[in-house]
Amino acid sequence: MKIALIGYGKMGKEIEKIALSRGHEIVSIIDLDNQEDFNSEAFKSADVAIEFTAPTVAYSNYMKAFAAGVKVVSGSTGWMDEHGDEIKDLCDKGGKTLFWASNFSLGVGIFSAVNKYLAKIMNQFPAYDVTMSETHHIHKLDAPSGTAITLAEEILENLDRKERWVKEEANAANELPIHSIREGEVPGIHTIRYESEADSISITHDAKNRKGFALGAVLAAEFTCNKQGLLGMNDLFKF
Ligand SMILES: NC(=O)C1=CN([C@@H]2O[C@H](COP(=O)(O)OP(=O)(O)OC[C@H]3O[C@@H](n4cnc5c(N)ncnc54)[C@H](OP(=O)(O)O)[C@@H]3O)[C@@H](O)[C@H]2O)C=CC1
Ligand SMILES: O=C(O)C1=N[C@H](C(=O)O)C[C@H](O)C1
Repeated sequence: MKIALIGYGKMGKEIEKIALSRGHEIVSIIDLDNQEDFNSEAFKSADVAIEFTAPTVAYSNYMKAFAAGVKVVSGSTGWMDEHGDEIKDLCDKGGKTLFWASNFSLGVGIFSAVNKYLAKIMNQFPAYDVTMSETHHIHKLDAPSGTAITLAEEILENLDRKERWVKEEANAANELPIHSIREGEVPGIHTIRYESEADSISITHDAKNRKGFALGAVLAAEFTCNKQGLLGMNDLFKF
């Protein structure tokens, strides 16, 4: 498969290694300083572009790739609030293709299935209150992390007594607080904690490095090259 990379930072470089090891060809690498390459024949020849950049530029990168007729797999976080509806429309009605996931690792896929199950069980146990924390490296631009928001949305869908997530401190019983910590070079830790007066139950996903994210993104690209529409991890893995 011919792959273009948009964003050649920590994730772009990790994805390049995994894509090459799986026999793919990298036909174009677009970073901040060669934006004109979106118009190149090399970029247009890609079966899929894999985009990992930043919250403020992800959406415009999708538009440039779509204009070049290239499908996109993206893990960039922090853009959904502003452009989520528009992207959904473009994919559902406009024939464009975006595979997006807040977290591409298989481990987080498994963690998310456990999260939903645990939230459902907790409907029977009102003595437990739930909180979430996420820890990432100091370079991260968005908070809470995209993964934390996805996990929180899963809790809201499955635990009847919670209605919205909030940053840091809950002010009402129906709020789920997400605490964000930025330290060192941590690749990503997410913890969900249920606490009663008697005890606590915690589940944690702790990424040891970025390999899991990168492998998931390449698997998603392999999946996406002959698909159309707005795709996500639920399309790739059935848990
Ligand atoms: N879904 C998932 O599984 C994961 C998602 N992420 C998300 O992916 C994103 C990138 O993460 P990461 O690789 O660690 O970040 P980095 O900062 O290491 O890399 C981002 C790269 O994008 C470049 N860039 C900035 N603007 C543009 C642009 N307009 N066009 C093309 N390239 C651009 C940056 O260039 P320069 O350095 O010159 O600014 C940099 O090389 C973040 O939003 C992060 O949250 C990260 C890991 C996993
Ligand atoms: O910025 C990161 O590094 C990460 N971002 C994603 C997120 O916001 O959830 C995924 C992973 O946790 C690493």
